Amino acid sequence: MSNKPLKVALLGCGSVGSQVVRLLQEQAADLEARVGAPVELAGVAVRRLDAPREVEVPAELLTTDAHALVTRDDIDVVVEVIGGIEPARTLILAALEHGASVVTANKALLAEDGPTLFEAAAKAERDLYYEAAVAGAIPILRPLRESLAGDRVTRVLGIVNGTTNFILDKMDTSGAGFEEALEEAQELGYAEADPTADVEGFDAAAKAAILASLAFHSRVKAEDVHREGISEVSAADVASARDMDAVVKLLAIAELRDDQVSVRVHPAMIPRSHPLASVREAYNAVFVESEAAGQLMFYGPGAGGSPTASAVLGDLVTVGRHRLTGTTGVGESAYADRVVRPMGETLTRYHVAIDVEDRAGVLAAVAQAFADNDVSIQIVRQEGRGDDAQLVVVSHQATDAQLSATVEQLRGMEIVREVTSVMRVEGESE
Ligand SMILES: NC(=O)C1=CN([C@@H]2O[C@H](COP(=O)(O)OP(=O)(O)OC[C@H]3O[C@@H](n4cnc5c(N)ncnc54)[C@H](OP(=O)(O)O)[C@@H]3O)[C@@H](O)[C@H]2O)C=CC1
Ligand SMILES: N[C@@H](CC=O)C(=O)O
Repeated sequence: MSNKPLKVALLGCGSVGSQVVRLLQEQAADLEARVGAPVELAGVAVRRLDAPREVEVPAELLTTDAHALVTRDDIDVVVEVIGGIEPARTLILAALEHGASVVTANKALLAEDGPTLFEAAAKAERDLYYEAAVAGAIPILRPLRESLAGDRVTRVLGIVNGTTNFILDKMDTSGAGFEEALEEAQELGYAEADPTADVEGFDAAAKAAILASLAFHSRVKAEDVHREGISEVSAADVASARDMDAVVKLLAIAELRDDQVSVRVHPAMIPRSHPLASVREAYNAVFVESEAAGQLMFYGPGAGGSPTASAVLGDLVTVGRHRLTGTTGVGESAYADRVVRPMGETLTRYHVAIDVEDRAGVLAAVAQAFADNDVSIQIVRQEGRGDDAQLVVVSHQATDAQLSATVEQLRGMEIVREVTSVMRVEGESE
């Protein structure tokens, strides 16, 4: 036990930062016992000194000069919860260079420029921890980096964005509109400062890149991830999924096959019987498949100030212990440069809804378009008659290129009035 306090500089006091302050205040005694020294909040950098805060922060701790704070000689650990690329990157690099260890929740920065940060941490012989960057409170990065280090992970599949899961869940269960559900997610502190990051899949793509990097000991960046968001998912898609006893979820999928990595984020229909279908509201869940362990599932609150602060505090305790013993934890492990498989070569399945003319031979013509592209069909059925005639087709597995070529062909057919919905289906067909 040391009497010398562990001095913490906090960058950002918004949804996450305010809850970090609350936990530091409310759990001071427990934290002291776990770290082995008192944990002292030494300064809090914000953009606006007079903004309303969810916690009371002593005025003398607040500053708008984040750089001066992170380069103070007495700071042991910098907790970065500002978000975004700059000034977060410059501040983290300055903190490491100046001798502080760093805890961050900033997935956007890690997925864009992680190697620069890891190299700076290694050079400075300081810790860089980021459990909160993926799936909020769920401990998923440490298990991938440490517990599964002796195994070969082949697949990671999950729901890793709380905001979009909240929106899709509301659309499915209460018939809420997209905008209304998004506003609620923002009020609850789930969404990013710019919610486009959530809705268009950038946030999930950043998390998928981090997961794939750790799972496959590779360097995968956000730009390597095939990304589609949920802005094109309509109430009709959600209803169509419901008709098939399925739900729409934004999935992040990372696979290692033939020593190539493929990483993608897109909405997909999954059967209600699938464990991911019961992941509600802003909860996240991640399945990990590995050669020796088999299937593992991690589940919990994926967004929100308090759950995320829990993960931040966990890292802070670890880093604090290392500071006291003069050690650091595991850094970035040795990595392999692996080829990233293009989305077109990735195997998937499609659910396609097509408004068609209601006449004999239509079904055969549509089936032929699938056959022309060597795509086998699992289900085809007609709904409605006359002007409302619609065919719903669910394919077996084929490459994404074959499936999108099929959709293009359908769009050019005379008997097709409109391809009204195209959605991937997760899981091998029975
Ligand atoms: N919210 C969530 O559920 C989760 C968030 N994260 C990540 O945590 C980080 C923070 O998210 P969140 O708390 O939601 O974000 P908020 O937008 O709620 O808070 C951001 C904070 O950073 C401060 N800030 C912004 N720019 C600067 C700057 N240039 N200098 C100093 N302070 C600045 C803001 O100050 P001011 O208050 O004065 O405007 C604010 O206090 C992000 O990286 C996010 O991706 C990770 C997991 C979950
Ligand atoms: N905006 C993110 C916050 C947590 O990472 C989300 O909704 O998941």
